[in-house]
Amino acid sequence: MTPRLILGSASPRRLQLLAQIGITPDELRAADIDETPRKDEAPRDYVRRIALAKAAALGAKPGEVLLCADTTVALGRRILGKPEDRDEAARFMRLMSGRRHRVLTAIVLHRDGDSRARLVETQVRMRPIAAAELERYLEIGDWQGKAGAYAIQGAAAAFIPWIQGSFSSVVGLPLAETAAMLASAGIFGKKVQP
Ligand SMILES: Cc1cn([C@H]2C[C@H](O)[C@@H](COP(=O)(O)OP(=O)(O)OP(=O)(O)O)O2)c(=O)[nH]c1=O
Repeated sequence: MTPRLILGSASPRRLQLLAQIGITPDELRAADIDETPRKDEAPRDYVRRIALAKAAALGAKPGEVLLCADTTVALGRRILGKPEDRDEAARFMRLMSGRRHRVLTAIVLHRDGDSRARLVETQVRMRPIAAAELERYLEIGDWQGKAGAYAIQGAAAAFIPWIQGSFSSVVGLPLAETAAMLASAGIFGKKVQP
């Protein structure tokens, strides 16, 4: 029997990304966990720990497969999470302006008390952003609820001439890796009609 797929996320983007590969979760559950980084925690360790914590907080019942993810922006060893307010969003954008950063997404598949995690890293370059452009960008409000204060699928695309890695991972769920993990658990996308 095909297991029930639970998407452990409140992010509308993760649901849309799954739909893009023909997968509709049977149920949505959202984990409310403390996402504060530990002192001196490396970004890769952080994103993996948070995705695992989301899965542990929700848990999966027998016959269920639970998918959780976490996305964060890493500037060197610095973690840029979701900004608290507009001022913090401005600070993050100024830090990334004219530089490369990494976007890390950890995905976790939890089943029968066992968790498997995978980490996907994508490099993103932002061109230098002028002060007036930044003001206009902050007005749009796209920064809210987004790691690093931007959405590559939104207005910030105007600042991003280059990425290396997985676009869907930057948006919140690396689709090739997610599809492979789900397939190993017996969950496949719908057949595309010819
Ligand atoms: C960098 C970047 C992040 N994001 C989003 C993806 C995630 O929703 C969010 C990072 O926060 P997350 O903590 O990964 O996810 P979430 O709180 O939105 O949802 P949940 O924990 O319930 O799964 O930033 C974009 O949409 N586009 C981008 O380009």
